[in-house]
Formats: sequence, structure tokens, C-alpha cells
Amino acid sequence: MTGIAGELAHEQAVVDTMYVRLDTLRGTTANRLRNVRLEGASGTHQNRSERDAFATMYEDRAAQLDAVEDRLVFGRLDLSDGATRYVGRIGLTDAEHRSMLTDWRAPAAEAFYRATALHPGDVRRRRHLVTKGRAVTGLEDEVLDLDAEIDADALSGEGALLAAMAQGRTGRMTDIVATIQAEQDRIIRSDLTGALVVQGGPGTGKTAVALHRAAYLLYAHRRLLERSGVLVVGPSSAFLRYIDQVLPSLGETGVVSTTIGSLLPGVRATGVDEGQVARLKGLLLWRKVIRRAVRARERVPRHPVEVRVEGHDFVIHPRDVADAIARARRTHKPHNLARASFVRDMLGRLADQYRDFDGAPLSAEDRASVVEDLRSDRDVRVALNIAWLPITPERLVSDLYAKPHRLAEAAPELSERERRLLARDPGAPWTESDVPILDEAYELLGEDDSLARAEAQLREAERAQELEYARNVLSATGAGGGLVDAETLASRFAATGPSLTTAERAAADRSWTYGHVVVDEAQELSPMAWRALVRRVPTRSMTIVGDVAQTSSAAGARSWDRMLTPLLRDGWRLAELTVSYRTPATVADTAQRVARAAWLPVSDLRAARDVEGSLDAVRTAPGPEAVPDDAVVTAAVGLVKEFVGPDAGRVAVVAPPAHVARLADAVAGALADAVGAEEAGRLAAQRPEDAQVTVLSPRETKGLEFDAVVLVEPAAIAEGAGGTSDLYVAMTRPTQRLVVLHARDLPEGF
Ligand SMILES: Nc1ncnc2c1ncn2[C@@H]1O[C@H](COP(=O)(O)OP(=O)(O)OP(=O)(O)O)[C@@H](O)[C@H]1O
Repeated sequence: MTGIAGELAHEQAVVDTMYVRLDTLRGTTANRLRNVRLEGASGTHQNRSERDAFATMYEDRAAQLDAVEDRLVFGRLDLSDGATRYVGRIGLTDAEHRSMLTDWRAPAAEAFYRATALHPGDVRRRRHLVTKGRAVTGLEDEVLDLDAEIDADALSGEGALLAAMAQGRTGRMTDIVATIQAEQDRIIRSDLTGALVVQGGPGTGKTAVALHRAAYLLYAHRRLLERSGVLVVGPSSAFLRYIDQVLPSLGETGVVSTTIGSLLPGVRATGVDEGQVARLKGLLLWRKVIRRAVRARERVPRHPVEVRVEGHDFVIHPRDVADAIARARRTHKPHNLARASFVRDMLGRLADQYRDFDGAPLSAEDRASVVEDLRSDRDVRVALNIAWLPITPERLVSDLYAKPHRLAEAAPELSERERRLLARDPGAPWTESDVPILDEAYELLGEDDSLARAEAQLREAERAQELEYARNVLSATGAGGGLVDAETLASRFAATGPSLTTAERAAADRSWTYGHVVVDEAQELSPMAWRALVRRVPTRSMTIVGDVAQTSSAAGARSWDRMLTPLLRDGWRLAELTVSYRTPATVADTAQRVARAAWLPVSDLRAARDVEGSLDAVRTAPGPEAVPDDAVVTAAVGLVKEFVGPDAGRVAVVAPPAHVARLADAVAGALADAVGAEEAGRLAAQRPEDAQVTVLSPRETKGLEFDAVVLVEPAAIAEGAGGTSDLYVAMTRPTQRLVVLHARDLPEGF
């Protein structure tokens, strides 16, 4: 065999050996797991814990080996010294420990993404392997030869990349490990320290890059990050579901993902604040407001308070209260914890008065009993509570919203009109913008966790013993191989209930601090939300991705510098992505013109490809009439027939929020006639996040993408709460086709 057929056959043979090796490893892992399980639940407690720990370790390994089935091998480098190196989703070695496959995250794989004709390093040729199942179906070679004509804008593995871009979309994002581009790779492998801000237009791969970076950092800094965990923050739970396959497909499962609204364990924020209210609640001013609100619960009485305890009169003097408050504050403990110092101090001062009545000092024993009498007296308790009230964060914040005098006292900087905007009933549900304010209150109030701390100390001592034991197990069995360290194993030996992963423990603990935090759609976060996040990553090691031209929240960022410098000072650096891998050039260029005409801070954007006939603007009715529902349904149904199939393909109608519910009914009603009852039934049964046909407001499409989009009345969208940013977002969702329906004039720039 010669030529391409010969090359394909050769690569097939290589890929076959990799899969044989993968199957062998799977078999070994499955056997080990079976043996551990066969040992049953007998034996000492320690034996059982040990078996559980090994079972979990083998389960993790099995899951990792399963996750890499698809596109196990996707690249090959031919080096100038004649050697070849295959690159894939994990590293594989043969039975003699010789490298067969290089993990894409390893330094040795970097050249696969970075080498160019201009800077080939020691790479002579880069080959992309296209596989379907276990079969090699295609090859794409790039000879990195300085004599070749050099195009600085060239994309690496263009064929593989264009094929990936043209694929029908499902409701789940996929990984891009085979086609990462050089500008993306530089970001993925950037240093762990400090905050890295990635600014880029829509579709430049910010989300993809952020997730691959998380996988890379977990690989390169596993010891550090596995224990502390990585937090991924996204704009909505729908978005988190959209991305939730990417990290597992890269073999990583130990990551906590959340929205700002669910950041606090135990607090469910279901509401959304719009416009001015969101802006006001996002202001850093709340640092002061919450501090003042807490201080307002530490109050010196205007007049002396007399109390009678066990036949003796005592006086709570304002100056004693003032002194005790000052001393308790000097402990720098949160309010609810410092209260114990305040009470102790006050009871001591009152007990001193007792000595004065008798004329003689009390014995230590008598004094203790007087203190106890005072402590259990109701009037004393009421008086001390008025002076230093224990209060929950929820109550403190809800009082600010529900009681105008409390807000006026704590937030004199706000105008009366602004304070009125914040007013609401005590039982009203929490909103996403309340969460950072509650977080601030948690921080300043603290929880009385003395019991929890005593338990934690006990656990720590037990854990030290378990760690020692786990070390012995690891060295005796040779298990681990980089997958698990003694610390992880120890946490699984732990006798305290079911073993929790780092991710599980972190998610349940408000004060958990992470080793790295990834923030997506970061432009939407308010200053207060940033403060809450930064609190969770003391090292300030963060990956922040977003686009300040897509900001729809009134509290969000229009400039990274203005948003981040006050919080991170010079601890952040900026990287930019410039190529759109989603939107066809015609659509991307139009969206850019519209955004620029509205003076949005758009980044330069170059689309990686164009698609013929990708933009269609149809005027449905001249004059002030609205776009008729029929026209929307006809356009949507046409695109569904063209793009939606049983395995993939997604169509979205994006309309002003007020029309979404009505249009959703209309489109659903028309589907049976258009695609047959069976297919319509299949589509109707899909979960919202997987829906191949869907009607959404612009805001709901943030971060998502579809093969084709029907955009309804752009002028109305641009007049909505999110302005032209929302329109820019909506226009840049499709990978193939944008159909614009408008009754009014199109906004400037179309
Ligand atoms: N190197 C690549 N190879 C293949 N596909 C890519 C590559 N980079 C990005 N993509 C694809 O481009 C699309 C857009 O990527 P992504 O959603 O990460 O962009 P984004 O910058 O976060 O967009 P937005 O600003 O709209 O949220 C995704 O389908 C992604 O898989």
C-alpha cells in the first residue's frame, strides 16, 4: 500500500495498539475492583475502610479510562531527530513503561499546539488524526518548513478545526482538545499564579479555554489543587449544564461548579434583580453598609438600666457597656463570636458591684456563683442582648430591606429614592445580587461554631493517624501512580461517615478556600460578587473569562481595569482571543458593526470561516406593526427541517422576553405538522437544556450556541434592559445561519 492509504493503514495499526493497551488497563482495573469487592464487608473496621478506599480509587481510574474512549489519539509530531510522538487524551505507557501516548497537557505535547512554520522548534511535521470510533478515517499534515510560504494568520490543523466547527450542535458543549489553537494554548498553559483575564469576542473559545485550563492546572499542579479544589462559576444553572460534560470528558471530575446565586450553602437565591436595583446591590458600598448594620447591633444604652437579681440591685452603666463593647471589638472576632467576650466582661463588671454592697471582696467561688445568677437572669439577658444582639446574616440583611430606618442608618450614602428601590417584604425570596451581601454579613457576623471547631480538632488528630496509615498502604502496594496521593487515600479511609470528595466537602462549606477559581461570563459580575469570589481564593489564582461588550447586567463590567484593579490591584494580567470559532464571518461582521454603532467596547474579531447564505434579514410588515407570530413559526420550522436531526442540530428563536412564552407555544404547536408526530414527540420530550428546538430571551442564550437562530425584532431587543449588548449576544449565537425578522427598522450597523 502506498500514499494516503498506506499512511492510514499505518496510523490505524498504531491506534489499534493504543486501544489494546487501553483495554488491558481497563481489564486490570476492573479485576482489581472486582477482587476488592469480592472480599465483602467482613473483617475489622480498618479492613473495611481500606477496601472502600481502594474500591473508590479503582472506580475513579475506571471512570477515567472510560472517559477517553472517544478520540483517544488525535495527533502525531514528527521531530527533527527522526522520533515520532503521539498525542492523546491521556498518557499511556506499554508494559515496559515506555511512552506510547503523550497526555495533551504534558510539556511534551505543547509543540502540537504551538509549533508554527515560523517557530517550528524541533517539530518537522504535525499530523492530525481524524477518528470515528476506533477507526482512523482521515489525516491532515502540516509540514513546518521554513521554505514554505508563511501565513501568520494560519490556523493549526485547519481541516480538523473546520470539521469541528461545522458539526451539528447538541445541548452539551464538547471538548476541543484535538484542535486547540496556539493563542488558546498559551492561555491554557499560562502560569497558575495571579488572576488571568481573558477578554475576547463571542465564540472565540473563552469558555472552552477556561475549562481546558482547569483540566491543565489540575494535571500540572495536582497535589496543590486536588486538595483545595477548583471552583467554576457560571452565569446560570442552564449554562452549567451546557458545560458539564467537558471536564469529565477530559478525565476531571473533582471540580465544583456554581452560580453566584448558589454560592452560599443553605441559601437559595431564586429571584433576579434588574437595572438599578441590581446596580445598587452590586456596589462595594455594602462593605460599609453591612459593617454599620452590624455595629448598630452593638449599642450603648442612653440611661443606666437597673436590674434586681436574687434580692440584689445592679446597675448596667452606659460607660461600662461602652467599655465592654470596645474591648470585645478589639478581639477582631465576628460579631456573634465576639459577643461571648462582651457578655463575660459585662457579667464581671456587674459582679464587681456585688462586692461593693457587702463591703468585702467575694471569694472566687462566690463570685462565680454570682456571675452564673446574673447570666441566667432574664432582665440581665434582655439588657445585654439590647447592647449586643446575636443575629443571623439573613435577619440582618432582610431587616435592612424591610425596615427603612435601619437602611437609612446603615446606608446614608444612598438617596431616599435609592433606598426605596431596595425596600421589600421580610419574607421575599433572595435574589442573586443578595448573595454577595449575605456573604459579607456572614463574614462580619460569623457563626457560633465552637462546637464545630472542637469536632474539627478531634477529626484532625484522627486524620493524622489515617494519613500515616495511608502512606504505608501506598508504599506497600505501589498503588497510586499519580492518580491518588496519601492525603486523598486518607480522606477515604476516614471513619467519619461516607467518604466525601474534595468537591463535595468544598461545596458544603461556606468558608472553604479554593486553589483556583474559574469565572465564566465574568463581565456580568458586580463588584460585590467579585469580593465574595476573591474571598474564596486567598492566593488570587483565578482564570476570568468574559467580554465587556456582552455585559447585560447594570452591575457588570464595561472595563476590566475599572472592575478588577480596586480588588486585585496589580495582581491580574490580560490576554485576548481574537478568532471566532462559532459564528460565520458575515454574521460576526454584522454583529460587530451593530455593537460598534452603539459604542460597545468590542474586541477585534476575525471569524475562522464564512458560510454561504448565513445571514438573512426579512422585513415582515412595514410600519409600526409587530412581527407576526406566523412569520416566526414559518422561519423556525424551515430551519428545524434543515438543521435538526435525531443526533444533533439545534435551532433557537430569540425574541424580546415578553414574547417568549407565546412564541414557544406557537412553535411547539406547529412542529407536529412540519416534522411528523413522532419527531415532534421526541423533540417535545427533551429536557430544556438539551432541547434541539427552543425559544429564549436574549439573556437566556448567553454562553450558548445553536446551528441556526431566528432573531425577532432586533430594535426591540436593543431597547430592552440589556440594550445593544443583549442584541450582540443574540446575533452571535448561530454556527451556521441567522434569520432576522423585523417589522421595525433594523438598528444601525445592520
Ligand atoms: N480550537 C477550537 N477548536 C474547535 N472548536 C473550537 C475551538 N475553540 C472554540 N471552539 C468552539 O467554538 C465555540 C465557541 O466557543 P466558546 O463557547 O468557548 O466561546 P466563548 O468565547 O465563550 O463565546 P461567548 O462569548 O459567546 O460565550 C464552541 O462550540 C467551541 O467548542
